[in-house]
Amino acid sequence: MGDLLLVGCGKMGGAMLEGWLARGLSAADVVVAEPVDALRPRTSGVRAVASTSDVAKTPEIVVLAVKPQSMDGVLPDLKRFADEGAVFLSIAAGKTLKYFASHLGTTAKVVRSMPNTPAAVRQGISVATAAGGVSEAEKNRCHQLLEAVGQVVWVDDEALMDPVTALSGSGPAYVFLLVEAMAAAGAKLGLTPDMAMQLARATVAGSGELLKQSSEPASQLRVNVTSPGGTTAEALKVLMAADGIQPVFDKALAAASRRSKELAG
Ligand SMILES: NC(=O)C1=CN([C@@H]2O[C@H](COP(=O)(O)OP(=O)(O)OC[C@H]3O[C@@H](n4cnc5c(N)ncnc54)[C@H](OP(=O)(O)O)[C@@H]3O)[C@@H](O)[C@H]2O)C=CC1
Ligand SMILES: O=C(O)[C@@H]1CCC=N1
Repeated sequence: MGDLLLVGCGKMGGAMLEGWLARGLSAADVVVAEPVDALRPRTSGVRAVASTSDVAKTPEIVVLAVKPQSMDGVLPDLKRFADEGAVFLSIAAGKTLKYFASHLGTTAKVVRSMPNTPAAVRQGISVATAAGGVSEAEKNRCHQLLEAVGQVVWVDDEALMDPVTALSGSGPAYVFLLVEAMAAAGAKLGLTPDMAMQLARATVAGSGELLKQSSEPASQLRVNVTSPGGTTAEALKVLMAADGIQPVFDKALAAASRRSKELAG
């Protein structure tokens, strides 16, 4: 895949690094720049430095995995790599191709993507969009990096990255909250908290695997659980009411998408 500089090895950058190494990317081809000592990889054979200023050689690909709020501080030192033709793969929420052009130069080769944390177990999904000057071969290299940790979808319309971020980027958090809420509700009905959490966790994980393996749509998998006149139907009357979960999700995703737009500047 060529040599790579990973800037930021936190939750998402670290998850992707694990996936790349598991997929066979040679540790010798990766440099990680990460200021937090505890997050710098130690055992994988990857070279790790505290700051990008410690990196002299221009990498083929620079993966930008710092918080959007840190990006302004990171890019000035990386412009020298853009000037030398490196391809930048950003995973930052909100940060637009226009933003990168203004910091790295209008000829900088930038791919903007949005992965998610199931990348840590190579079950992620990423959406990506490329700036005009990125060649098919360069897009392909970015595709390989994203595909190493899950599915990849390309879009031409960059505006879609805000709703994408709200849905799949942030989405794992909604699912984990669902587990917490189901467990809390089970505990209120008399289960011990441990048992309620065990049941909620296994139910969501098993449902996810069923969704993955089945060719049936989610709506049919739901119907398959819902015996006529039974228990599920009673719960779904509540969840699918006009004031059930749909308006809550509508509001939640709109808020996340709005925040993604705000992070652009
Ligand atoms: N977490 C998620 O589910 C997802 C996150 N993303 C995106 O990924 C990016 C990273 O998010 P996440 O992993 O959660 O954040 P983290 O804070 O866990 O990781 C970012 C890391 O980058 C470090 N950092 C800050 N400045 C620099 C620098 N100059 N050079 C190198 N490293 C630096 C941070 O250190 P310090 O803490 O000291 O600032 C931190 O350890 C964000 O832009 C986010 O939008 C995208 C999809 C999903
Ligand atoms: O919460 C965030 O801003 C990042 C982007 C998507 C998931 N986590």
